[in-house]
Amino acid sequence: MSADKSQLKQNEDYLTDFTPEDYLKTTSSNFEDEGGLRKFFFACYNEIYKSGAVKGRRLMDVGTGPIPISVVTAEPYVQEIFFSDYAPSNRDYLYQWLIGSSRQDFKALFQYVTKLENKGQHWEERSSALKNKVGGIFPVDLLNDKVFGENLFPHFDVITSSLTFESAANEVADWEKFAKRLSKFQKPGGHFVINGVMGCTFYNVGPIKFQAFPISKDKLQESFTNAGYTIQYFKDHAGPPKEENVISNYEKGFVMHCIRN
Ligand SMILES: C[S@@+](CC[C@H](N)C(=O)[O-])C[C@H]1O[C@@H](n2cnc3c(N)ncnc32)[C@H](O)[C@@H]1O
Repeated sequence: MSADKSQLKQNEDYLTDFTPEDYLKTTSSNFEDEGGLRKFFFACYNEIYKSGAVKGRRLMDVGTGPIPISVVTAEPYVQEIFFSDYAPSNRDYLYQWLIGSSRQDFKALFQYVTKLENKGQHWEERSSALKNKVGGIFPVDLLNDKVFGENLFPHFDVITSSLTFESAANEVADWEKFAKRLSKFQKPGGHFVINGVMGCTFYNVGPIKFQAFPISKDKLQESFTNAGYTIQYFKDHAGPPKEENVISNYEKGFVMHCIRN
């Protein structure tokens, strides 16, 4: 499946056209869906965090979107968690969850993770544990040299990011730029856990197509190495045949853990 590039939404369009409800419907409502992409991400998160390889005091998730999907597995291994997103609609959606306004409880997400971990934890216990660690929800723009604007933070021991670099990037050089910009918020030894898709040019949010920038495995790894990170873990996962995937045209999913030099 391909898409006319001129019709794709991108960059500033996230400020107005990204509808959290549509994204959650088409992308994150079924964790067994998307050609097993989310299932693959969760299996890798589980492997990485359970091994004890990633822990620290403060975690920043970059491009959280409307759902804290990339930090539920990480939560027990850190003490404080910050969310960030470019789209105001997503920040508000996360906030409504955080304050318990009953628009959304992400029950399916917490149930999925606790079942995978198989420790008998109740989903509500896990949800409360995460909420208690959230230190704030901040704007972020990876395309801006000052990614967090005028906000200043102590160093982050862990940075996570899920499906966001490819959404924000306009060219291959952006990946290294984004990694370098974020590296300024970490000390040597800081962890970066990123997951996303390779070879993807678009994804659907309800009826709207958003641009994705396609990256290869070599370029992805080179970007982080050039930005001053050493790769500790890398796994990829082939997507379904493109004609069968109605959500996007990704070739492979990946999960990578790097350490700042
Ligand atoms: C595909 S969604 C991923 C959301 C979530 N992390 C997940 O795994 O489902 C892409 C996210 O990238 C964010 N984004 C788009 N442009 C960005 C930019 N310039 N800087 C930071 N984030 C951006 C969007 O607002 C959106 O939440």
